[in-house]
Amino acid sequence: MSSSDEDEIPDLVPAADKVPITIITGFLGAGKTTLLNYVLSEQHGKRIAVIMNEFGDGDSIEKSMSVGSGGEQYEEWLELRNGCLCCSVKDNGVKAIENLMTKKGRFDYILLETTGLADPGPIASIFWIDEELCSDIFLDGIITMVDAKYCLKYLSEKKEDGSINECTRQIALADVIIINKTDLVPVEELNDLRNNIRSINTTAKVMETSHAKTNLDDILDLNAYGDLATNSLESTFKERGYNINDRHSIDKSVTTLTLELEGNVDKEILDKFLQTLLWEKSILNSDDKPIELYRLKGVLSLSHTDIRCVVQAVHELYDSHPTTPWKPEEKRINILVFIGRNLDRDVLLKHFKQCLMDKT
Ligand SMILES: Nc1nc2c(ncn2[C@@H]2O[C@H](COP(=O)(O)OP(=O)(O)OP(=O)(O)O)[C@@H](O)[C@H]2O)c(=O)[nH]1
Ligand SMILES: [Zn+2]
Repeated sequence: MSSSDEDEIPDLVPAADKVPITIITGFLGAGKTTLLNYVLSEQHGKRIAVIMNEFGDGDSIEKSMSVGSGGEQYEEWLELRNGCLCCSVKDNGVKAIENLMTKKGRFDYILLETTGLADPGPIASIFWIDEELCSDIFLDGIITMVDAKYCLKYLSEKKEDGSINECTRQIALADVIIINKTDLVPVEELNDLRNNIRSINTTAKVMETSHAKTNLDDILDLNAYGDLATNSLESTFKERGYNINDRHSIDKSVTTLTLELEGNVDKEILDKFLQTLLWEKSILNSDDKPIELYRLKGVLSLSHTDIRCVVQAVHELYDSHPTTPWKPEEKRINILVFIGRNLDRDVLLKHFKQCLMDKT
């Protein structure tokens, strides 16, 4: 990537003084607020600022913020300027974070609850493009909570315009998926739901809870977009295997596809490939439908360097950065994981192969 390109895309690698933020998304009533209250009441030694979304979408001009520290809590209201351009462009939650940052030093972690109907993609994307915001905070991960009782129903809902329903999108984007309200469903239903979720997103960590009681180590400090992502990505792939095509799914159209190639990748050709895929959206599958991507993750061996490169994309935004060195005896395996719709293995593999330096 040229240096001018690098100027345009803010770095996602967290610096020591940045505050991590975790986005909590999930369908209406799934248990997001219950999770936040649970986190606030737990002893975790962190001062966590929690931005709740109690009043639904859009027009609320205040957000409640609670900071929990060692079991103690205090709450305040963050005033959101109403009607200004940035509010209509940005999510209110992001505005709340900006206001929150004026109180920097009083907390060391932020949890943001999004509205149940929101597509978390645009909100997550803000942390990639808003340089001012990025200098203070970094996106640690996206948690999606699902309601064990109603999720299958939400997943199967068809949108009139043929687009993917919100529940599926939220699952596609997640780094962690919490299946909540397990107390309300029999074990067979839970198994069915788990399989469906897995068929959409193979790479996310899936947990099951009742009343959102979870181990905080599983949801905070994931660094899902940063340096550590390399190890967790690779071990995730190894643990879960690649072949998900045989699994049953309600909405077959959104799936995870993993490609693996040995060799060294030419970064310029790869950038072009990803731009065509993510920005121009002009790569078609064998049915002539455009391949739609919600999420991309990858570990790459680039030519001319012995340092691994991690690629991440949320919707149209993508970023790559060097991580850890390849060991001399290690096979240089490039992995790309696509989560989206109309994915076509042969087409994507053909493009991916063209990125290899030493094609045979
Ligand atoms: N039975 C049962 N009820 C739960 C569980 N978790 C949460 N609830 C209840 O479900 C309801 C909705 O929970 P919330 O935490 O408000 O859900 P939310 O996702 O924040 O809801 P919205 O903000 O409206 O989208 C509340 O009445 C909770 O007490 C659970 O594991 N089991
Ligand atoms: Zn809520």
